[in-house]
Amino acid sequence: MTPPALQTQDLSKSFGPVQAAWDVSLSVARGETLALLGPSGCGKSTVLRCVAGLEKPDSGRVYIGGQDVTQWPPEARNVGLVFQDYALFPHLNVLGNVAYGPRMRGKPRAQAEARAREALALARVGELERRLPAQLSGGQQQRVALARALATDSPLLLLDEPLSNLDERLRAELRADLRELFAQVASGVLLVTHDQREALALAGRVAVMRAGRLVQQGTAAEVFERPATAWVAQFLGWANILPQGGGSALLVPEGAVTLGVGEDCPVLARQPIELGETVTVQHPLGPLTLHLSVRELSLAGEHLALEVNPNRVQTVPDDR
Ligand SMILES: Nc1ncnc2c1ncn2[C@@H]1O[C@H](COP(=O)(O)OP(=O)(O)OP(=O)(O)O)[C@@H](O)[C@H]1O
Repeated sequence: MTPPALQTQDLSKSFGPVQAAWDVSLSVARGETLALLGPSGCGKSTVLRCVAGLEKPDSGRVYIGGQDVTQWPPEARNVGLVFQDYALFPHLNVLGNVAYGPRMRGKPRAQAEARAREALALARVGELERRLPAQLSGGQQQRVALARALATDSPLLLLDEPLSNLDERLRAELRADLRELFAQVASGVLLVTHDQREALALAGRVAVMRAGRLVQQGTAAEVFERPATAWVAQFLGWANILPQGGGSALLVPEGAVTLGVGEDCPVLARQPIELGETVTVQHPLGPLTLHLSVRELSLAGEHLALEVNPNRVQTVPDDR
């Protein structure tokens, strides 16, 4: 059996009193994209930096392609990095930047440049090869950084918030390209993000991190549809998390609600949104907030009739 592209085992790292990562164990298969998702400061970058060798863990191990690299320096680990603080070399043009990795791995110049051109084409910036980094837009720089990581032909790519410095339009564009690109490469990809939509759009699997610990791992669909706890649901943007006392909460997905039948619920609040309204009603389970399309709005007056399918309501620990 081929070993996973990456495996971390009980990785822990503290900075003085701050425990940035606690016993983080995760794995990324070849050809798979795992998103490490969590709020700012939860330790995502610390895990990534330990994997890259830029940070030394206090305990735990890192295996890349089945090999224990915990004590290895970054340059020996053979990973492709796209980090915010891992900038392009300012004095090398785009081609030189992207060919640098293959050159360092001993490829003759012509071969290294040929590989760099392939990677630049994959990242859709082939026409920029003669430019210097200072002559590129933010989005172009991100694409070149991506090409540089791809050109290393590493079995593992590490991306730290690759879309964070871009405006909304560029993000959407590069997000779509990244998804296509990840599907084409045989490498494992570990992607750090605090953006749920990005994780859902790009990753097959998601690991949610909170205050240094992994709190849930699974396929993107599993994690988004069945959050393990109330905190995870809240972080993922679930609207209806109803505390039950005794340390538990009910999660009511909007898909569990049928409008126009069942209980007449008093409408408590309405808020216009793009193409509809957010309506909050008093239901026997608790206040429920629902997104109604323009067409569904005709159902809501002072009351809104609705039925909740009990089979789709989940009870989870309330750890908020
Ligand atoms: N070099 C350092 N020295 C001291 N504290 C650090 C250092 N690096 C990280 N930390 C702390 O460790 C914790 C985790 O930081 P980390 O950057 O890993 O989080 P993150 O989830 O990637 O956050 P963000 O999304 O904001 O980048 C934070 O409390 C941070 O302040």
